[in-house]
Parts: sequence; C-alpha cells; structure tokens
Amino acid sequence: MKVGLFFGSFNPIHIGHLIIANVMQDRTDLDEVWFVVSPQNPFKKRKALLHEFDRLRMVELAIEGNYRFRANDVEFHMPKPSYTIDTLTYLSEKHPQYDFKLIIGGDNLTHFHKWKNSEQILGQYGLYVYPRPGESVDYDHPNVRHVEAPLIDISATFIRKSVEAGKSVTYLLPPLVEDYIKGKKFFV
Ligand SMILES: Nc1ncnc2c1ncn2[C@@H]1O[C@H](COP(=O)(O)OP(=O)(O)OP(=O)(O)O)[C@@H](O)[C@H]1O
Ligand SMILES: O=C(O)c1ccc[n+]([C@@H]2O[C@H](COP(=O)([O-])O)[C@@H](O)[C@H]2O)c1
Repeated sequence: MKVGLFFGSFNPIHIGHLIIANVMQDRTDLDEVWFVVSPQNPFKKRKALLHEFDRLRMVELAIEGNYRFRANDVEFHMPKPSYTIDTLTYLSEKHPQYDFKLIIGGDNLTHFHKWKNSEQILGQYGLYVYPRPGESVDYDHPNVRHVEAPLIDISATFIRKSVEAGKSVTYLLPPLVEDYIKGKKFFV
C-alpha cells in the first residue's frame, strides 16, 4: 500500500490542506494520506504555534469520516525540532509493509535542499508536490512528482490574521474546526 505523508504545522488545518490531500489520494497512486502534525518545524519560530494537541484535534475534526485520511502524532514523541527524515525512518521501520511518499507544497520545495538529509529523502522516498501560488520552482528529479492541480491561495497565516482582525473565516475552514477555534478563542 502506498501512503502519502503530509507533514505540517497545521496551525490550523484549512481547506487548502484538505483539497491537496484529496487531489493526491484521488489523482495519484496513493491509497491513503496521513496528516503528520509537526510540533516544531526546524525552520519556523515556535512562539506563534498553538499547542500540538489542539492542532492534532483540529486535524482529527477536519478529516472525520474520510477513511483514506489519518491523523498522526508520531512526532510528539520524538526529539524537537521535527526533522522529517527521522520521522520517515521511524515510520518505515514501524510499518515495513507500507511504501511511504512525502507530500509537500511548492513553497517547501524551494528550500527542500536545506532539509536534513534531503538527498536521502529524495532517493529513498520521493516527493509528491502540490503547486502553490507564487512558487515556480521546477525541481527536475526522477523522484519528484509535480501533480497538476488547481492553485489554492489560502494559508494558515491568512486565517490567523483574519480571526485576529475579526473577519469571517467561514468556508476557509471545515465547520468543526471553525467552531473549535471560536470556542477556544484562538488567534483573537
Ligand atoms: N495553499 C496551499 N497550496 C499548496 N501547498 C500548501 C498550501 N497550504 C499549505 N500547503 C502545504 O501544506 C504543508 C503544511 O503547511 P502548513 O501547515 O505550514 O500550512 P500553511 O498554510 O503554509 O501555514 P503558515 O501560513 O502558518 O505557514 C506544507 O507542505 C505546505 O507547503
Ligand atoms: O527535516 C527538515 O530539515 C525540515 C525542514 C523544514 C520543514 N520540515 C517539515 O516540513 C513540514 C512542513 O512544515 P510547515 O511548518 O510549513 O507546515 C513540517 O512537518 C516540518 O517539520 C522539515
């Protein structure tokens, strides 16, 4: 079985993430997509992040009922910051029956060569890349698959700023995630 690992801060998860996961599962050879919540991206500042348990909960709420999607908290139990190669290695040892691929947005491809052991990630696993507005890097490598799909100009940053400014985020988030954010008064 082929599993696409979709790593992210998911601060919070938004419909862009869900569209990406669905396109990847539906239009490629991936059987499932696992959303791996990263407590701490090595390249991002931690202070703006919600607690990882809340980010995981929102992912669970967002994917409820989709049996091809799973939420994964493996990085909560690993050293911080979260280096993707370490998690890939761990997951491959734990689930030798699965063929793991990495799903990333085009913005992450720009700096991918700076990731820890990026060559090993490419050689052993491979990337499925979803295009992102403003990012036009065409990484030419046999293990990099550029998936053609509609551009989505939505980011978690835009959602956080919108909530802070008192603007509506309806339809940018799954309703259960919007309710969770409102209930907990996040980003206000
Ligand atoms: N609109 C989008 N188009 C393509 N890829 C995206 C989009 N939004 C997120 N991604 C990808 O999803 C993964 C997880 O992203 P992340 O959780 O950081 O979301 P984000 O919206 O980019 O967040 P932030 O605005 O806080 O940086 C990354 O690989 C990122 O490139
Ligand atoms: O392993 C690395 O060196 C590395 C460097 C930068 C980012 N990543 C991972 O890429 C994923 C996407 O990050 P983000 O914050 O854009 O959602 C997240 O899981 C990060 O831990 C990983």
